[in-house]
Amino acid sequence: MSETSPLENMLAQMSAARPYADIDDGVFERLKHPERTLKVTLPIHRDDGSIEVYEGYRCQFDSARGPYKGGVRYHQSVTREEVEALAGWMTWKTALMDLPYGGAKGGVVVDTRDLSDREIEHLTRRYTEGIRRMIGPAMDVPAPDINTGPQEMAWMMDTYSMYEGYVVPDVVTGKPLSIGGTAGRVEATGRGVAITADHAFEYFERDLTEATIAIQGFGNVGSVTARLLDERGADIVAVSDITGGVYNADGLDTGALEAHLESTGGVAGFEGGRSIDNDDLLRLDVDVLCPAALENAITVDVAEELRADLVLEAANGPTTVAADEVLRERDVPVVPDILTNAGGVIVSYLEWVQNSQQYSWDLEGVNADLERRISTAFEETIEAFAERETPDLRTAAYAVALERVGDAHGVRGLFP
Ligand SMILES: NC(=O)C1=CN([C@@H]2O[C@H](COP(=O)(O)OP(=O)(O)OC[C@H]3O[C@@H](n4cnc5c(N)ncnc54)[C@H](O)[C@@H]3O)[C@@H](O)[C@H]2O)C=CC1
Ligand SMILES: O=C(O)CCC(=O)C(=O)O
Repeated sequence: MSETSPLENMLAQMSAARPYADIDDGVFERLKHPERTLKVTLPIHRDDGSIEVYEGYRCQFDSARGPYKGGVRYHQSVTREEVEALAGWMTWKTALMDLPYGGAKGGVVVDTRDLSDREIEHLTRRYTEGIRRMIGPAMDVPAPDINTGPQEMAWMMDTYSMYEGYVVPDVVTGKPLSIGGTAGRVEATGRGVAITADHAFEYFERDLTEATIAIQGFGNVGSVTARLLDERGADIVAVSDITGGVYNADGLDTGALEAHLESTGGVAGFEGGRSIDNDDLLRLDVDVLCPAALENAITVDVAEELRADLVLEAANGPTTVAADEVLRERDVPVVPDILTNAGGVIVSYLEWVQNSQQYSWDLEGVNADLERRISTAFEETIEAFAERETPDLRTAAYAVALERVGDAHGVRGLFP
């Protein structure tokens, strides 16, 4: 069966929630279209002196509730449509978290494994120059996503500041602490996934300390999620990344696995478990399957065969629309991405607020704020699910988000 693209999935998820949301038809129609997408051409000098040209995008999906917000992804599979889908998901995520933001996303079509650190720096600075007319603290605030992190954010902040002529820390979030980053941002997305797991287990009356968990993707989000769920007493029985996967029925030692990743660059070859391929990981008999890599990991084929009792979406868009339907029919609940992985943008918001006040908060304060916001959104999603009788949690989360964005459009009105 042919599967839908991330953009088709995002639009279908919106349409599924339409009957459950009080939103004007015209506004809903408007929200199906991103406000703008810029394509940029990025020539850089390779280390051997040759010139290579890359392509990048920044999509600003909607800004009715505040400045556009969303990460920047470096990956060989980036497309304009994918970036637009991801920018849409950011719009619904910031609204569900009730943050004063809209949604955006950026991406560069590149396999960073082919580039040296110097080449990545040049690409990042070129990309920042390319999109600098559309970003800014009050306009659009980028952040990390796949294959980008604090170092790339530092280069983006530096490049933007050079053009402005003064230091502008709040043009990006996810920066290193020494230049205005916040305590807790590196761990924030995984922490949010773990807090969401706490709530989901309580809601479904299950015991997280007894749970077995398989995680696809062991980067920023997957590795922190694994460590924090391990700390809660769950057994992380399998993880995978681009290099391969490892499985241990008694639970992997997540600390040793992180050390292995640090020294070898991947999870493959970890001696605390046997190797497992990515496809098998998705079909393991576990309590929780946690996709934390790319979109469209859970297709119809996977949904028909997976044996997890719960899907916890740490990645953006990991489940296709048709797979969602199969999981619904099979009574496998899915805790949706726009709720589960919102910890990152919540703490990005806190970083942006600290930068604008030139004041910094301690880790305890940041984590408490993160927990309060994501817990409120979980309760609101459950409430919408129960009261509006939506078919699943994703539709409930979208209904809440759509109404908030729709309301902002309604009160602002259309430019005549
Ligand atoms: N970094 C953040 O703060 C946030 C990230 N996300 C989402 O979480 C997901 C992961 O992002 P990060 O951890 O930041 O990226 P990352 O670049 O740190 O890690 C990505 C991981 O996925 C693995 N991976 C890639 N393709 C794979 C495949 N086919 N099978 C198995 N593993 C594969 C990589 O090897 C790596 O371990 C993405 O969907 C991203 O959009 C969502 C919210 C915030
Ligand atoms: O931290 C942010 O602003 C956005 C993170 C992101 O790209 C995401 O939530 O998908």
